[in-house]
Amino acid sequence: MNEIDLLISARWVIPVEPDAVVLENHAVAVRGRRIVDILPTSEALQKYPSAERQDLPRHALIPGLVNAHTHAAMSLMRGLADDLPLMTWLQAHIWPTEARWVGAEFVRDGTRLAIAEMLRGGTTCFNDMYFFPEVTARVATTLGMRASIGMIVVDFPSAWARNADEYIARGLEEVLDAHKGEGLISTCFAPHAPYTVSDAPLARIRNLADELDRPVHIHVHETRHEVDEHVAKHGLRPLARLDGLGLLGPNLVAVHMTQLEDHEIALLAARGASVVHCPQSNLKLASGFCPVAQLIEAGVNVALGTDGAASNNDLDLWDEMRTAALLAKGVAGRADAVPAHSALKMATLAGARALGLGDEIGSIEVGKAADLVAVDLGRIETQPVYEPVSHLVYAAGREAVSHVWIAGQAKLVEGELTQIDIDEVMANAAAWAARIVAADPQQA
Ligand SMILES: CSC[C@H]1O[C@@H](n2cnc3c(O)ncnc32)[C@H](O)[C@@H]1O
Ligand SMILES: [Zn+2]
Repeated sequence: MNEIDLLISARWVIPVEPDAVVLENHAVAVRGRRIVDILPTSEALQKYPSAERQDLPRHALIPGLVNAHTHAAMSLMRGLADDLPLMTWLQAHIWPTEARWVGAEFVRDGTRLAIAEMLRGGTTCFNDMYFFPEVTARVATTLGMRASIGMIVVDFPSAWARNADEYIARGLEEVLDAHKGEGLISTCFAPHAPYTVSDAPLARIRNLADELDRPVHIHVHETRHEVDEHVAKHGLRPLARLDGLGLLGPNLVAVHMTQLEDHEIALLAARGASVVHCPQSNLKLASGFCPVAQLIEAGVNVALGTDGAASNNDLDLWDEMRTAALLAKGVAGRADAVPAHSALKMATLAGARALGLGDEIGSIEVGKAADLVAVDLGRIETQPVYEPVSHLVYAAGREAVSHVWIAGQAKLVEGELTQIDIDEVMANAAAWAARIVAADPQQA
């Protein structure tokens, strides 16, 4: 059957898998939500003569970017507290602001702003950890954004739950049970960190995650201070404690990992855990350096995340890819550490695999969902083009993203969001900032 819904032809199609392949003048055929064919454009025009077409003559077509660690609603706290180390930032600024302001409306408006920013920049899936996750899931569903929604757990009370048992119960009911279908929402467990979640809830999460085969998304080894305090309190490093609790396995999605000893890298590889590297957040909070090249060489799946816009201060995976590639060279002392294709893979397929979505998204392959992004390489800053993947990582930026599709649906066309009233989203963000500043003028 040669009926398709859309034929996207591009100057370059970069499938990401198999590694390093660049298909020149190829087309991707989409039927419903899925990619059904990838072939030379000349053949595609004969095979699908009456298909609706999107011709991208100067563009690279890549898989949608996967942001493997976000706190989407924190976009409303962008620029609220800068130039501070992690614990001062959290304890003196972010947690008090969250305690006062975070509710369902805050999460709704912050998540809308975050999704608008992410879609505009070619991110088609995000892995979120934040209060009121059912609201995040609802906003993502309404806007047609793919998301992995974290069932958060912390030992301290919030407007969402009073204690760890209540966090787990609400997560199971309002996130897991509510999103078991075939839609764009997947779910994971999201205990905040080894220093905010005690053994009993972590052990329960391990059992539930094993039983339900869900990822466990957690901040780990973010700073040296975290590791030192943990050793003083528990007599062992955080990763060793997680291992003792049975959490160190293929479902673990360990975010940050700036403090790693060689034996810990080998352990992560042996257990099949994933790491999410957040280079810009780690640099801005002066948290440390994740040994990305060593991890990848050991066989660990390393994905990329921005963290929240309050610590980054954007949700731009292009910036993150370039920073990851450059920083890895500095950390490893080798210019061939994390070459361009590896950085692109971290931002796509590795993210998908970390979230348990490796069979569904992350590469342009027949049978996968049509989560696709077109990048205009015909702009001044990407001339001339010797090697498109090099430009994607080292020269292009999110402004070059022209088209975005999620599950075959157009979300961005010629740089314009199709489904989001951006004036309304920005007015709501400004209103929240005005409220927060009026209550505490020192925030201004
Ligand atoms: C329980 S909801 C998530 C929780 O995490 C906080 N947070 C945001 N960024 C970071 C980070 O880099 N390290 C640790 N915790 C972070 C956020 O403010 C929420 O309270
Ligand atoms: Zn985080």
